[in-house]
Amino acid sequence: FCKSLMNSIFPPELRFAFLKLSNRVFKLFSTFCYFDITEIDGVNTNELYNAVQLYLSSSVSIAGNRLSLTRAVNSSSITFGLSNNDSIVDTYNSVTVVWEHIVTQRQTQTFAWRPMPEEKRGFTLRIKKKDKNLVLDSYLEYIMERANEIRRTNQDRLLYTNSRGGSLDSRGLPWESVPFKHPSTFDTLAMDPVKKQQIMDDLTDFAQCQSFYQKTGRAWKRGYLLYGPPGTGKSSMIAAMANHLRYDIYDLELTEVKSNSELRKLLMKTSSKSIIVIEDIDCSINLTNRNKKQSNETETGFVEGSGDGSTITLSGLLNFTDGLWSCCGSERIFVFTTNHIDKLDPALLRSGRMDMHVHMSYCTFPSIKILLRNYLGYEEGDLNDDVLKEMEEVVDKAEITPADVSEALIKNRRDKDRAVRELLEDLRSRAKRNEKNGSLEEQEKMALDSPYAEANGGGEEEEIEDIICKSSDDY
Ligand SMILES: Nc1ncnc2c1ncn2[C@@H]1O[C@H](COP(=O)(O)OP(=O)(O)OP(=O)(O)O)[C@@H](O)[C@H]1O
Ligand SMILES: [Mg+2]
Repeated sequence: FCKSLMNSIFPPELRFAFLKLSNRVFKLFSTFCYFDITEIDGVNTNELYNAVQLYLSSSVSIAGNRLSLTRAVNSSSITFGLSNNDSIVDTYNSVTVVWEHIVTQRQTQTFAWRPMPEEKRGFTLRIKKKDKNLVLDSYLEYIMERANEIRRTNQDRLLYTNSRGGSLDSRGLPWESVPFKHPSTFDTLAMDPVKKQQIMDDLTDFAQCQSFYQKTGRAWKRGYLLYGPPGTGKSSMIAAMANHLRYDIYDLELTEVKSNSELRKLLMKTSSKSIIVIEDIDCSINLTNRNKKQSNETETGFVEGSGDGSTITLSGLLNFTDGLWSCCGSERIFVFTTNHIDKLDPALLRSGRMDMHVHMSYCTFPSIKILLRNYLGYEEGDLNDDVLKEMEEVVDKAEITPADVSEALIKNRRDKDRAVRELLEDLRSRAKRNEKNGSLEEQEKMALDSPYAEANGGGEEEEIEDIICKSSDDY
């Protein structure tokens, strides 16, 4: 009616001007203001659009009559969405806002840098003018946070690796990912229960105490060093940590990293709420004394590499975990593992870098009981007291890894009595052997100290170090 009235009153050349004017008058007297959040901002994807979509999915599922349903790649759950041109009311801090999902057809383009979707999608947020500051101050921030939370709980977590070397994928990322489905949890992990509880509390504390880190001026990150013989559960512990906190894992293959700057770039492309893992850190690069490396750097003008074209250094690694760049994201955990803690530079071990040193030891009596429960379903009272007593007596002397116990139990899991009998025999014979030859640690030490070992390995390292020092002196 208004339109036909306007057409009959105004000549065509004045109509546009009148429309513009009436729009302005309307805006002046309207108590609302509007925010448009389009799916694509210029040529880039608008992160806020995705966040709003996810955020609304949690309230839409209850309120909406007509919903769109999606299931993303790598996701085990279905998300609800607002249908085209539908709206929903949301309340935040007692302020009511209205979200509308607007979908229109995109005009066909003759030329585009990249193909655009056929539909132009966006959300419009309607809010009272007096509440405008609330949106700008905290509502949008809150939406981003909630969306991240929803994404994390809906989506399977990912295991990233940099095994492609320095090359980037089609989205410019140096990491490749697969869904992370490792079943290890703190419940299945065989270790001293007190130590286990300490680690779990430490992790929970870390995840919940953002304000503490803010208040004390510390970057919101924590380092764990897991050390111990092979097969004692270091990798299983990392999986259990990730499952406990629901974090992604970045498994950093240090030997694939060519330089310190590449290491920094990898770090920059990790997301928050993640665990960054370097396994077998003593074997990854030549982490010798930092001062020696630095003197090489200053005197020669470049960093002495390890001979295979890689120029990554200990100080590069230290900066990675602790320098200014290490806090370019937040809520991150660094986990390093090693079989030989004594080979690591003390600079790497200091608090602030590696806050917690966790010794993954050979099986103790409590950990054997956990494995018997996990693999055979035996609870505390199910086993014969004499068997338990003997196990308790010999297990420490036997120095058996949880991996070996697991294997023995898996092998005979259909015949539980046999499984326990064979395990006990194995424990006895290992204990007897160790009593005769000394503990495994002592045996290993003796093997390394022997003249044969010197010639084949132990001495070689020192020789190479000597050569590096000499050559830098020559310079
Ligand atoms: N503490 C443990 N609790 C439960 N299972 C364990 C434990 N330790 C080892 N295992 C079992 O042994 C297998 C190997 O363990 P894992 O890979 O975690 O050892 P690791 O300490 O990382 O060894 P490596 O030093 O060789 O990398 C696991 O798949 C798991 O089944
Ligand atoms: Mg491992």
